[in-house]
Amino acid sequence: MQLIVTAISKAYASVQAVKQVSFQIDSGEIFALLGPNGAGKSSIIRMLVGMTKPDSGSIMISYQDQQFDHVPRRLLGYLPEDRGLYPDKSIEKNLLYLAQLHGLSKSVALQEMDYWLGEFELLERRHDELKQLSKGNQQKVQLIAAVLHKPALVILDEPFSGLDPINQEKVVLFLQQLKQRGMTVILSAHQMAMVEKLADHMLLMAQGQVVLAGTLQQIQQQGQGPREMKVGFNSAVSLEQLQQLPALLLAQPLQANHYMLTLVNDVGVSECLKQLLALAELTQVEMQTADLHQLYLAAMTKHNLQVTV
Ligand SMILES: Nc1ncnc2c1ncn2[C@@H]1O[C@H](COP(=O)(O)OP(=O)(O)OP(=O)(O)O)[C@@H](O)[C@H]1O
Repeated sequence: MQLIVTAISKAYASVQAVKQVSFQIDSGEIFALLGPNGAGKSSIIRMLVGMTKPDSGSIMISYQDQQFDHVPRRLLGYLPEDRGLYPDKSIEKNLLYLAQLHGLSKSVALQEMDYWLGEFELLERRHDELKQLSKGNQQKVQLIAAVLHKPALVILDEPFSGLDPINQEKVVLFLQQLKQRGMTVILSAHQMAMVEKLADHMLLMAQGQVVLAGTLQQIQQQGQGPREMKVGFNSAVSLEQLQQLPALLLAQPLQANHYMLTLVNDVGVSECLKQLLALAELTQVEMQTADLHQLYLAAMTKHNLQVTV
């Protein structure tokens, strides 16, 4: 399964939800769509699954020598933004019904269902009605419903929403298992720490446009994250001396004569080192890489956008 999306745009009345967005997803990848509320993530997902069509641009999906302009139902496992199962029916009835709609035999459906219910610690609750479950447990059933029929492509709109940290980690393991089984996964999410652990490639969007794209490493290179540096001096240097350096935004003391420094944007590392060496000899210089959460915040600030993580 390969997806090639080229310059797609989508408008709803006066709102330009998606503007000229392009990306490629290769087979077996985990691909993350990131961005604040209203960035256009769900709009892209709706075009990929064929619920709407792009106004312009193209979507090309290739699977076993066949090509499609959206993901065919039989190949798709989908967790939509508006979740939809039957609240008055039991977990088991909901899941078996969906699996059989997808053409799975009852024995395979039961086997898959038992496996995933076990993974999410819901086996004993299989006969409970969905409405009796907590929001988090309902979310887990929704996730199982999306993958029971072993689709080639799984699209999950905010799979971590409503889950506590332990269950978020369970979803990370769940997604890693899907990847191990050879499925391609697209997810939208606001939980950068989870995405960082999982995504092979990511697309950070804002106001319908791509802001950053690539692997975490590529994004770290492109992104204007806070640039931090851990330094040590061979003799006493005071916090006041450091605070007077034009290259530094912030200095925080660590152990004796060691500091964590944040560089002013646009000041190069060599310029900063020059200013530090004017104070004393350096015994340690360690650049700190920004994590995805920091890169996200920095990208949104740079684009003057509202931050909603
Ligand atoms: N059916 C619709 N009719 C009108 N406007 C819409 C419709 N669907 C989305 N929009 C608008 O398009 C823009 C993008 O919305 P979209 O739901 O794709 O964002 P999102 O990134 O998925 O946000 P969230 O993180 O809140 O789910 C928003 O301004 C939204 O209000």
